[in-house]
Amino acid sequence: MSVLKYKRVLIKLSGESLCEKGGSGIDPAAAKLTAEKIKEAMQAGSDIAVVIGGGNLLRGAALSSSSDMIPRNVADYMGMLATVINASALCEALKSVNAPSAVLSALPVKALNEEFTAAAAEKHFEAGEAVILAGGTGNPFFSTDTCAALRACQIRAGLIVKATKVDGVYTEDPIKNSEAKLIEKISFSEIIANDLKVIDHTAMTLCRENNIPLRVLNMFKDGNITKAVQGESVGTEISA
Ligand SMILES: Nc1ncnc2c1ncn2[C@@H]1O[C@H](COP(=O)(O)OP(=O)(O)O)[C@@H](O)[C@H]1O
Ligand SMILES: O=c1ccn([C@@H]2O[C@H](COP(=O)(O)OP(=O)(O)O)[C@@H](O)[C@H]2O)c(=O)[nH]1
Repeated sequence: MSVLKYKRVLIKLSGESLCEKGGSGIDPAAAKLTAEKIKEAMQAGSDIAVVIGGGNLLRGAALSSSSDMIPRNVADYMGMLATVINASALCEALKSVNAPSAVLSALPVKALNEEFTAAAAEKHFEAGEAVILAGGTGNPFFSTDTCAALRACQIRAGLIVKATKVDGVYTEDPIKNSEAKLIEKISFSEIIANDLKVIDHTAMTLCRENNIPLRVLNMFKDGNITKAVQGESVGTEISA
């Protein structure tokens, strides 16, 4: 049997992994495709945790800035609840492809999930389940990227994979500038110093302090997530 590069990997999945490309809401077919990718990554042998975003349903900053009605504090709780909805969708999608999983939430909903603790996560890893982490950090003014960094520290993950809509970190936003160049390897400090927006800078600081490497890759390309979990170079590596 081959030796695992990482005993445990945390995958940060964009909320948009659960809807049609460029769309919103939850599309069962898209959720199933994403579940197949997580199942494939689980079969590579590492323990898999998934932090799911909520951007397909609601982003707090965008909602609160669109009018004076909903303050950011409330809008962010709404965003965190969106991740709880997504976690249930992902859990059911994993069930439909025969991949066992459990949802642990920072904002627990009794009928659907358990409260997140590192010890509860450990119990589910031991049972061979993917652990879906819902509700973000449980605090407004944070993002699910920062939640991924925080939870990776708590569960002692050896790698974070940010599975997103672009191929990795570019010199500039590739959606806005088609001339932007893909970067193969970059440090946490360079992401912050160059103000690259692909990932939240609070997450970068936490990863740097705790020396947890990260890979940013395109979630729509088959095999990408599994390759990263197996330690292959795909997308962009962010490290110290
Ligand atoms: N330097 C950059 N490199 C790559 N993507 C960037 C960069 N700057 C901005 N982006 C944008 O960041 C987006 C990913 O961040 P975000 O929308 O928060 O993703 P997610 O929903 O996966 O958390 C990409 O779709 C891209 O348009
Ligand atoms: O710890 C957290 C994580 C998330 N959110 C809220 O939940 C929304 C959805 O998360 P995110 O935007 O990170 O989702 P993604 O872009 O990854 O789909 C955010 O916009 C925030 O409003 C929050 O307040 N605290």
